[in-house]
Amino acid sequence: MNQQQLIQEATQARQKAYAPYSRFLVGAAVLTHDGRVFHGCNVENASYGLCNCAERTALFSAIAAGCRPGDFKTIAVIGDTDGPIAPCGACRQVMIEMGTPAMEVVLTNLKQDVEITTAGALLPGAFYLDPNER
Ligand SMILES: O=c1ccn([C@H]2C[C@H](O)[C@@H](CO)O2)c(=O)[nH]1
Ligand SMILES: [Zn+2]
Repeated sequence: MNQQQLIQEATQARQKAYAPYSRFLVGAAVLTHDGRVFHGCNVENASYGLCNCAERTALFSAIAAGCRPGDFKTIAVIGDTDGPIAPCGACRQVMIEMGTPAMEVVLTNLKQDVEITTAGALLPGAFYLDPNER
């Protein structure tokens, strides 16, 4: 699965977004080292603080299916932003733990602007425990 294909998966996931409050649809797709793909979309709630982002939905879905931190090679995220979408702080923290700092993060938008970074680069100085010490 190449980067373009993973972005396609994220685009499909975006169509499932439940975002009646913000009307801002986001999709994510996470690729495991052994080639599996898990989808995530944002899921909102009338109690706004409970809204869950696409990135966390994808990673939590993978964890619920049996994946563990360190299993993830790449996550792609897409939203209708001006430039590549910028993950929120909560998702940066979750990406660093589930993805480890090395996980590749592909940020894009409907215009196909693409930024490629890593979970570690998105959260300098993160509170992060080595998987072997957990
Ligand atoms: O990277 C992002 C940024 C925002 N959102 C969601 C949260 C909320 O449902 C909506 C508006 O912020 O977009 C994501 O899912 N991922
Ligand atoms: Zn987020």
